[in-house]
Amino acid sequence: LFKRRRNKMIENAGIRGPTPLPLLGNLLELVGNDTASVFNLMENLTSKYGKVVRMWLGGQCVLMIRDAKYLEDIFKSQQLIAKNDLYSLLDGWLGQGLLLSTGPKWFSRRKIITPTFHFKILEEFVEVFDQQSHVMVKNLMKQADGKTVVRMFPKVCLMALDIITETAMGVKVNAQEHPEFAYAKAVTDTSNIMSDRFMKPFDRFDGYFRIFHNQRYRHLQKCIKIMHEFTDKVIAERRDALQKSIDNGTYEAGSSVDEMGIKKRMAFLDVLLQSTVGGKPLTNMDIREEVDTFMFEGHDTTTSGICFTLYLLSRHPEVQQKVLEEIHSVIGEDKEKPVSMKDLQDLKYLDCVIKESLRLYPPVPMIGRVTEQDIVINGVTIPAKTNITLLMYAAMKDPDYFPRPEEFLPERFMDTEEANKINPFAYVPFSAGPRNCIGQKFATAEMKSTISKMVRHFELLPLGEDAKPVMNIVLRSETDVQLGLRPRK
Ligand code: HEM
Repeated sequence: LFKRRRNKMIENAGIRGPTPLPLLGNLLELVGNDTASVFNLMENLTSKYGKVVRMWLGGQCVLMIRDAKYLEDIFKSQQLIAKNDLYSLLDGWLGQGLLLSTGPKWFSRRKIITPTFHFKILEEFVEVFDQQSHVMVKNLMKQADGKTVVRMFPKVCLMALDIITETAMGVKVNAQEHPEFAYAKAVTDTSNIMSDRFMKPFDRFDGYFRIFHNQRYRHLQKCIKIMHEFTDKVIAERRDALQKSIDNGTYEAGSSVDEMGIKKRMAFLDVLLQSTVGGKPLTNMDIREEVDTFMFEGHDTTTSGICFTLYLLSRHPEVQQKVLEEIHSVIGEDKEKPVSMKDLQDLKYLDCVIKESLRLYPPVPMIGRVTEQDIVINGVTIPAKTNITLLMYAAMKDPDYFPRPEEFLPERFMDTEEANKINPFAYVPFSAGPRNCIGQKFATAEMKSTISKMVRHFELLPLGEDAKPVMNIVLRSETDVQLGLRPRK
């Protein structure tokens, strides 16, 4: 009865989809698809049934949406903030941190975490971006002969991991120099296993995964244990240091000092240690959930964004030249000069390049929500317990909003009338509304810093195979991101 009511409501809303079979629904539509072909599947379904498609996956009703008008209502909604079942895969590692939590818990956490990304705090991180991208450039020099095909994902991933560990926890793990270090390896292995499971419907069930992939299951549990123990240890040490500074009178709200009482850069973790909810400080467990969430959200996503931007620059030398000229005029020609936040803000053309890259290759290509009660979206009523998949990858290539959607045209974001016309709900790489990406400014600064560093040191060459986007939890490429490097004089 419930299913029939739901079907009726969706039909009344004018939403169509393939005819479901008894019990199976439209599961057969998914058979034979993999992480690469999933984008074609979405494209085919939406061109056949419209920008909103209804699917039945067994007994579960799913709406796949690429229509900016629907996206606007969903993103703006204060009611439609609960994540769907798919996210529960991440539960073992992230607990109920900001990404996964909902309701009052999410609301209170979001409120205290927002100031963590204050401009003053981000400004201090620019030095970390600069130092870690310097290590990457130094390591890449060995392959920069203008002929070797370099695979960028693993290199950028370790750099992004170094950056997020230092900024989120205030500790250096030197993953670029020691990728075998247990914590760094546990983070990369966990991200890889999770991504893999995400795309294999049966593997998503813990029971199934435990029985049929027992070795991987045990490895995942071991990695999660390593990560939790590491985060716990860092939190305990930094709480101790904070307490000591209070005891010996060197404490100053909003600052962090080492054992000698010397002021040092605040990590996100230090800000959380000094935060309170209803007058009470956060427990170590509360802080661990949030730090782990930053660790997950804050390195794979930026890796993807940086890699695809470098790839596009290598394939568009005229754009790369303009980026280089802008860097010379804003930062100067001295390749070793450290950059400031002001420099990064002044790289306006690079900003457009990154925006256009995130449009073509959004690191988070889809997100999921679930309706907790009947809800009106774009003038139609969507029933409770409907899974919603927001197809950002497809929405950002909608020709109704982006003329010549498949082309790499950074100019479309320049401060012109055309750019001002871009519908903010059609361009959503960082999501939008109350549950948007809290790390957007951090991510943009990190990408600008590391990409400009690469362009200052290397000419990026169009070597190797083309990128083939695949849907893992974040967007990756089946062929990695391949390019060549030639040191600049
Ligand atoms: C290019 C890089 C990034 C992209 C494209 C990106 C994109 C996104 C998107 C689309 C969401 C919404 C996810 C959803 O609703 O399920 C999100 C949420 C989030 N992001 Fe990012 N992100 C990036 C980098 C970062 C960084 C560097 C951090 C932290 C340092 C971060 C922390 C978060 C957190 C904590 C959330 C959950 C926010 C909430 O639900 O209140 N992200 N991000």
